[in-house]
Amino acid sequence: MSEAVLENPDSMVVKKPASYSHELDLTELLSPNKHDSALLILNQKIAIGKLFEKLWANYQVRICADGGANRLYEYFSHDVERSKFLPDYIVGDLDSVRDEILSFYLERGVTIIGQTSQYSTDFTKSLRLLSLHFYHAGFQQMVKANNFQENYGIDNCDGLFQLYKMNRASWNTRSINLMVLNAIDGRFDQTIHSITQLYTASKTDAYYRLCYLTSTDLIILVPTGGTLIRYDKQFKTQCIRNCGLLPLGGPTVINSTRGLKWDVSDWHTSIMEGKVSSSNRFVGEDCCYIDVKDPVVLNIELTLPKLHEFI
Ligand SMILES: Nc1ncnc2c1ncn2[C@@H]1O[C@H](COP(=O)(O)OP(=O)(O)OP(=O)(O)O)[C@@H](O)[C@H]1O
Ligand SMILES: Cc1ncc(C[n+]2csc(CCO)c2C)c(N)n1
Repeated sequence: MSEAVLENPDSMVVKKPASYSHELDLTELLSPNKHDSALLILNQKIAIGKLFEKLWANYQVRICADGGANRLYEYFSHDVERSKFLPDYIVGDLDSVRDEILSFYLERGVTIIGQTSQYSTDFTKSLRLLSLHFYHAGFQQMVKANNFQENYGIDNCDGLFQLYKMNRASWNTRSINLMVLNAIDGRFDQTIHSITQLYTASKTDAYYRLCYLTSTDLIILVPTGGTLIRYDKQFKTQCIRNCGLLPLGGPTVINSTRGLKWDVSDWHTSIMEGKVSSSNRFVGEDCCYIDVKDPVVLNIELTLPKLHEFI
């Protein structure tokens, strides 16, 4: 087959393919209704306004990576409000979270786990902790039981990683919707690290349905094979704008897409060659199909003020 681009009308019905390897529902990513889900806050200002409080309510476990706890605290003006939004965990080397903020959350029973290792980021430490929380039988119990022990009996350098490494082979995993705030923008090395996390987690912790929300975009990894992305018709017209299919893991081939304004087939894509599908759009009424040879990053521009009505 030779490579082709097809320009579609602004709206079209996309027939679901007879079979596909993966399925994603955009509204479910944003409102998993607490079931097997987590919200992770990284260390940048929470810049999504009141939507934050709605999101908070939609996730089962909430966790702050180190200085992310400052940002949660600073989002509110009064302790009465802060006390209603207590995270389940704060984790990291704890060099960024302010002492008085740490005390505030400590006094209110938040589990605070120190991990001083300088060989992984607080973002990665958070992912390890969430894996242990969801899959390691006895982890939650151990934290409760060891409440008065130094660091809950967890080695304070890299105990979480050790526990994760030792036990993960035996885990019986199920999918976890994991929404991360503040992974993108700000420091460029951290932003790129967040991109590497999308790729590495898809290999080592494939149970995460990992997505990043910024003040402009929802960002996910489209895995190898065919992926059906579903969404509500109204959600599409009101909230979704541009999108990009970004080969950030290296040159690859987009085998085919259906439901984009510019659908492609057998399309080679490469940053080095300046060939990337940016400023594309979803035109499928309620779904879009993307089949890629290797995982690519998909950003979906969202009109945040409208999101309130759908999640
Ligand atoms: N300026 C920034 N821009 C983007 N992301 C950031 C920025 N600062 C922190 N992060 C994210 O928030 C997480 C927690 O950051 P924090 O500043 O508390 O820790 P740190 O010790 O400085 O960072 P690291 O994770 O590298 O140890 C980081 O792991 C990273 O994912
Ligand atoms: C090759 C290499 N580059 C950078 C770091 C530094 N580093 C990576 S993650 C991290 C944690 C920060 O809290 C730090 C300091 C390293 N260890 N190895």
